Amino acid sequence: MSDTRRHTEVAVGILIRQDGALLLSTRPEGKAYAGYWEFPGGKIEAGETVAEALQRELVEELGVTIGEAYEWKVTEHDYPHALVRLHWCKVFEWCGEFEMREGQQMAWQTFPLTVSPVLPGAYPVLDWLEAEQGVTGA
Ligand SMILES: Nc1nc2c([nH]c(=O)n2[C@H]2C[C@H](O)[C@@H](COP(=O)(O)OP(=O)(O)OP(=O)(O)O)O2)c(=O)[nH]1
Repeated sequence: MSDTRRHTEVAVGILIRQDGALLLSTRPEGKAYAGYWEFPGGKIEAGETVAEALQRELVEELGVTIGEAYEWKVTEHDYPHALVRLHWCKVFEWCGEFEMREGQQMAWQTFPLTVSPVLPGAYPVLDWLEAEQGVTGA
């Protein structure tokens, strides 16, 4: 076989505020692509559903408890460090105060984004979100 790498399954949250702004945060020091902007989330652990993993990650990273996670898209990206399968969920409700528990920065963003660089694995989803906003006028 030419590529025996397994996919790393990742749950990613698109937190959408009432005004349509999306939450992005930076990747902490010590991780691949440290300092790049991304949607919050992380690897799904054995036995977890996508929603469970996302709920756990957002408490760990941001200190917020999310309501329902609506699974929206699945994408893949082949990085030098990992072949990832990204399970993208839209989230409209959460509670708690945002606390950057891993020393990240956060920003609520609308299009065009004012932060960069963004993780390449998020590009397709940003394009879809931007197209949707164009349609809804959000
Ligand atoms: N959270 C997140 N990960 C993304 C996005 N786009 C993208 O390609 N990824 C990739 C980068 C990483 O290879 C992978 C997420 O893994 P991670 O290392 O951040 O996950 P984790 O927080 O569970 O990390 P760890 O410390 O437990 O190893 O998904 C995105 O927008 N958000």
